[in-house]
Amino acid sequence: MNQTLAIILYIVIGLAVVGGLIPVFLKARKNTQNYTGPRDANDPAPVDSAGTGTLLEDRPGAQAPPSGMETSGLEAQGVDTAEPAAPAAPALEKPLPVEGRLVRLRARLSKSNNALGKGLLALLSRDTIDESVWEEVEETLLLADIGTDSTMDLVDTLRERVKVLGVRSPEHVQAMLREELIKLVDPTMDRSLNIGRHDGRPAVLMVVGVNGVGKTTTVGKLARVLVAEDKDVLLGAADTFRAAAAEQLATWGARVGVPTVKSDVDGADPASIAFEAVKAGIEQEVDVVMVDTAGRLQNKVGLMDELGKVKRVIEKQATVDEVLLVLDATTGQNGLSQAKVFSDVVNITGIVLTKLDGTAKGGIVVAIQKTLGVPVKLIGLGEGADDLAPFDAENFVDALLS
Ligand SMILES: Nc1nc2c(ncn2[C@@H]2O[C@H](COP(=O)(O)OP(=O)(O)OP(=O)(O)O)[C@@H](O)[C@H]2O)c(=O)[nH]1
Repeated sequence: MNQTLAIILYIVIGLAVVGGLIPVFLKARKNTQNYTGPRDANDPAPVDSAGTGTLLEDRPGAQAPPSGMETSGLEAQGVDTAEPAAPAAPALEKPLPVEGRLVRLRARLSKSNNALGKGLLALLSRDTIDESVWEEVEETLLLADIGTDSTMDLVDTLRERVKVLGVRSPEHVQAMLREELIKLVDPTMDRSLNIGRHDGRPAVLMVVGVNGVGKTTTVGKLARVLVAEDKDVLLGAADTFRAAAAEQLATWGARVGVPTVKSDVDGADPASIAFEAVKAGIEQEVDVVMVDTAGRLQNKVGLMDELGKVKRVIEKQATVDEVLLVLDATTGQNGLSQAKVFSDVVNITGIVLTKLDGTAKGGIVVAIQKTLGVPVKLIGLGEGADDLAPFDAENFVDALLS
């Protein structure tokens, strides 16, 4: 009898355990099967039906909150909802003048690209330049990521000029190298940023690129560049992928008195935020609206489509005047394949080459421009707030050779 009871008890417990596991199993299957969005299954999903959450505008200045506290928000329409009792704003920073920045940052460029500039100079100043020296010249250029074609062309030209030059003084070699490198970097390209208001609307600038290349940092630094040039700027935090990106951007803006339109939820619809930012920029009659976008790998089709959508949605209200592709100089030639895919989706108007302070691959400037036909317009030379400089061919080469 007791034995029968025990068997019945085991069966009941067994059924209860199996019954409890079935819903868990079904739920797990549902999560993996029902994923249809453009994002990865483990990427944050949009939160509400509009996918936007509450749009806020961080408006620094008199109402700026103390750091670490929730910011007082404006509705995206520009209505100031700040508490009257908000503490006094921290003093705004004064960005360094843009003029002469590359010259100021020359030491960093020169140090990291020592082999390219001074290495070449040393090689070409040797008493005799035999085949092995030319091989070293070639190797130096290839290591600096100038690219195979440009390296071959440059070596041929230098060989010819060294032959004609006869006796070589260091000054002659330096002048020759400077001239040829400047030609390669191409001083004729238009590197100006289209950041003037037109047709009664602000200029709109989008910043795109893969993860971690320095997009948000670049938007923050560029806001400072524009503030230093007395422009009225508004930022749009359309990077809703990385949890801290919007806050990071708003902090950059707040330091120089620039407002940021952002959402209070992660995974909000980036196109909606970009749209609201441009709308606020038009209403507030600013000069430039800068839209930061989320990092995306160039081989993720859904995410690349999303980027195209962000641009199209902005274009319902204004033209996109600049699309800056941010590339990390330390990734070398890999940046080139990224650039090609991005330029298929959005029309790239300029390159920002970041982290040039930490790489000997300054030659990538040449390779990018040659491959894409798009000028490098800005370079990042450090993590400091003012370590972004407008690119200038002559100053760049001078920094390499100094
Ligand atoms: N040394 C150096 N570091 C830089 C430069 N530009 C950006 N960084 C650093 O690169 C890191 C990534 O920068 P972010 O601006 O967060 O990159 P992101 O592209 O917005 O990143 P995702 O939003 O994740 O795609 C930060 O630690 C920056 O300080 C530069 O010119 N030089």
